[in-house]
Amino acid sequence: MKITEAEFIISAVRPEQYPEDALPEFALAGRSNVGKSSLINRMIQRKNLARTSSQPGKTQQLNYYRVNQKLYFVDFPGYGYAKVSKVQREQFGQMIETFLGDREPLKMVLLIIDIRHAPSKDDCLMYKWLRHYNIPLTIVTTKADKIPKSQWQKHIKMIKETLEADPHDRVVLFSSETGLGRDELWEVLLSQMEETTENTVASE
Ligand SMILES: Nc1nc2c(ncn2[C@@H]2O[C@H](COP(=O)(O)OP(=O)(O)OP(=O)(O)O)[C@@H](O)[C@H]2O)c(=O)[nH]1
Repeated sequence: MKITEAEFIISAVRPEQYPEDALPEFALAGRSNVGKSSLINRMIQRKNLARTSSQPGKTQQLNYYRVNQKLYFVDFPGYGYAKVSKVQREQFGQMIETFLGDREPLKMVLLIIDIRHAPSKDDCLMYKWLRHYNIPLTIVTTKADKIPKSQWQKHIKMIKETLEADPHDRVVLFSSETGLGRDELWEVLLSQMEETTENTVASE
């Protein structure tokens, strides 16, 4: 995918702030520090458009990035950050759940998991929400460069088992460091856009 334009649009804290142009949206969910910003930067070939930080938990809003005037990446707040209060955590949970339940342009959620670690309780909850709302999902196991290639499949199996994932769920191996998985993930996103457009046309 050739990137001609990539732009940060808004950090939205309320639904009224979400874009209204109905471009397809791809959301990224995952625990704090899993590498969501780095993944967005790698996908759009910009070093630093999405903020990456070694200080986890900074992202507390829905951050919208528009690519090629064609689609949005929506970066969810990283969950599981210890310093967030219980009330804040509940507010984030509600915001995300409302978004997943109501957001018409949402085409798919990318569930980002660190390939080295078992999914957390929050990852498992997110997975269940996505299934509950019948939202297409792709599991992206990132930081693949941090373990030897010989261990990738073993870790993916462990991750799918912990999530109690459907055997048909797609898993994309990714590394923001090396670019592994970038082309494959773009293919997944673009074909999802085509598929949903065809369905819309067919149902009209
Ligand atoms: N080796 C390696 N490091 C990575 C990779 N992806 C992210 N990192 C590092 O992991 C740390 C966290 O990455 P971020 O992209 O800021 O993570 P985030 O999920 O956006 O974090 P929050 O803002 O807390 O939600 C940074 O130090 C990144 O450089 C990867 O694929 N490989």
